[in-house]
Amino acid sequence: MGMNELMRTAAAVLDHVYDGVAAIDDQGRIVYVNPANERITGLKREQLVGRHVKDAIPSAHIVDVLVTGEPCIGIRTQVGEHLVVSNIVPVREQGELVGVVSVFRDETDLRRLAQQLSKANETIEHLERLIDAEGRGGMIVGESEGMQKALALATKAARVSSPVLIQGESGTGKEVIARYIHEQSPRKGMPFVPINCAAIPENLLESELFGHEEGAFTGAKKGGRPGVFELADGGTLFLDEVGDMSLHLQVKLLRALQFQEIRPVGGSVTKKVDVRFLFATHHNLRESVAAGTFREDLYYRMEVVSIHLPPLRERREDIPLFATYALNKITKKLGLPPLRIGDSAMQALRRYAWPGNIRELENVLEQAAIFDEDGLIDTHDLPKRFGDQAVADVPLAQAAERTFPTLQEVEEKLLRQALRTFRTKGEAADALGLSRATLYRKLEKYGLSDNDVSF
Ligand SMILES: Nc1ncnc2c1ncn2[C@@H]1O[C@H](COP(=O)(O)OP(=O)(O)OP(=O)(O)O)[C@@H](O)[C@H]1O
Repeated sequence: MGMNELMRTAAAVLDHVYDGVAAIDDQGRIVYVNPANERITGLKREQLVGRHVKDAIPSAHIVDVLVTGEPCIGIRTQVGEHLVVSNIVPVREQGELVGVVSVFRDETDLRRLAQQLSKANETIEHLERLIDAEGRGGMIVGESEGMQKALALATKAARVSSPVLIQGESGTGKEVIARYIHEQSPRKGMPFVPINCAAIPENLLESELFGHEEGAFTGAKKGGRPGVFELADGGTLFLDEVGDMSLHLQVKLLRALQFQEIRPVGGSVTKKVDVRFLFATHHNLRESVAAGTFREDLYYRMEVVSIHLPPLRERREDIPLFATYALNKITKKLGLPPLRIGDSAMQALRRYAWPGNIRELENVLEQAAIFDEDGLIDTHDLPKRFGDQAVADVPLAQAAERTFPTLQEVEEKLLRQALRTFRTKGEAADALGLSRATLYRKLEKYGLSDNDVSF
């Protein structure tokens, strides 16, 4: 049976195959193309059948196979707009080459999907990095009395949905506590929406908070836009630097707090929302009330639960813990090998006044980690201000006292805190930058069981 007869028999089947099929005889003449061929190449069957393949299809591969008798598999060619992948095989009858069959597939859609997938993956990675940077699931480190008090209050506040006012200097961990409350609350899994009221100009803040209707003001988004109250619906709204809010907005906020309803800018109807309010400020709001810059009625509604975060200089005993925890986070983030803080450097860190609080501590450690060369952070790896002058503000007796915990004590404390903060050991291991196996090993080493760490 020659190629023509062969193809006649197969054609009934091949006409229904989704991939393109073309066959040529031993002279290079096209004897068959299926309908899928036309879909992919745009060339009609009548234009092709009977013509020499060289005149009809510019691809050289079919001719190569005819000449060499060797198959060509997985050949990629661009046909117009289509990316085509072909398998071209010789056809033999009793050892004689009688023709060539090419089966090819349009991978344009596949390629588009692959591109979409890789873009989606990039977006996911980007968001994951953002979430990480925002400290999702970050643990609360600190065993000082002030910190333990704050943590105990936060844990209690998480069980109810009353408003909480968190006060403390910049960089003392107000946002970390707010996230902790949300994560421990029944609203976990719903949105946690933070908004910094001091970072947004007054005229935009109103629409950021309450949203706006279409045409509410020049430049307002078509179709309107929801505000953070709506975005946080069912979850938690964290209003940071609420002490900087204008009196005009304080009135609107009070209404939202009292009635759980908002009115978008330019809108005439009110909308119901279900949000849990967390507030933070570095101002002393009592003083702001006395000065007339903050509404008294709003203040009392906000501070149903009041949490005060002491500055780092008032909880120096937390510094070794914070520093060890932060350094671990930093080396992990930068992809550096583990680093240790030497005794003298730890002493210098403990004595320093920390005007920028934990954020400053993190920056100092990040710089030191980048410049360190021997795996041990020493005083000379710290910025100049950690030299002798920084010690001056601490009474001599206190400076001379060597009350540092050993590295092992610090490690044990961090383990206890991680287990207290997280529901599962997996999460605790992640937060500490340890593998699960290492975490288990360390728990065993310190003889820690779940009973040791529960409140
Ligand atoms: N108790 C804590 N345990 C672990 N890390 C903490 C703790 N408190 C603060 N941090 C870290 O310190 C940094 C500053 O914390 P955060 O942003 O919560 O401070 P803040 O008081 O909200 O600051 P600001 O008022 O400037 O917004 C963050 O990187 C956070 O991860």
